[in-house]
Amino acid sequence: MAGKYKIVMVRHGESEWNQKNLFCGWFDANLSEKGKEEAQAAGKAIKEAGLKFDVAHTSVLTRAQVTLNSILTESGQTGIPIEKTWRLNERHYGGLTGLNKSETAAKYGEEQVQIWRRSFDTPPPPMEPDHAYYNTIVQDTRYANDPKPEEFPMFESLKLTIARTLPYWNNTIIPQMKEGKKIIIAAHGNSLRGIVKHLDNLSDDAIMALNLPTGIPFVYELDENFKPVVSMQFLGDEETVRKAIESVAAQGKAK
Ligand SMILES: O=C(O)[C@@H](COP(=O)(O)O)OP(=O)(O)O
Repeated sequence: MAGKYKIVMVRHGESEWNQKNLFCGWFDANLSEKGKEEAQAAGKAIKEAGLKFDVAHTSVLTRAQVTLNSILTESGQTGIPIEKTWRLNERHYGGLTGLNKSETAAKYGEEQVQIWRRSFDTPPPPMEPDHAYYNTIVQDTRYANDPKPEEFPMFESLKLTIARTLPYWNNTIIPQMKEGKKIIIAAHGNSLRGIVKHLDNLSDDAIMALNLPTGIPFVYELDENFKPVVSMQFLGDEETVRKAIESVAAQGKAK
């Protein structure tokens, strides 16, 4: 059964910090060369699937925006409006930002890193003012007006990430879909995991097992109540998607 609404989502292509296996969060890493290629391939896949959009949504972080631009260029639809919001940002990785995931696993144990990366409501330690990237993030002019100082996170669990992403889904994305607009969202591993948890009504335990690959778009078809009729249909062959997911999961191994 085809859904009434169709929406495409994509995690950005591999970033330079994904490549170095560093916790990134709100640090504004660029795409790696591989990430740029993934973004182009994502655009080609969207073109081949014949997917057209009226509006695009992305975070205020470069890696998501560059991925989106590349997708729109490759699929010949650069003219559409692009709406940017901090609410689609990656989760804020707090004091872990900039640390190597494998080294952190060697130091604190793989189990602790898995909890920090994937648990629903255990947050990472906060980013303190003496953290190497505190000023870079807090004083970044892209946050001059939004989020409000009282909303500005110093760390986020998935639960906290969902609490600021879901209002954007409900108040901006859904009304646009109701108007008949076809939408693509280019965002991040964890902001998208939050949306997926909500759409598929995944339990707090089930969401722990979900890892999103970089640069492979996926489609949801939704019924009139915005419940999935088709869930997370990747535009890529099964084997490639499986390997990409496994490699994200393995980033927290001590080596
Ligand atoms: O912040 C980061 O390090 C990654 C996700 O990391 P994990 O939760 O998978 O460790 O975010 P993204 O590359 O999607 O922006």
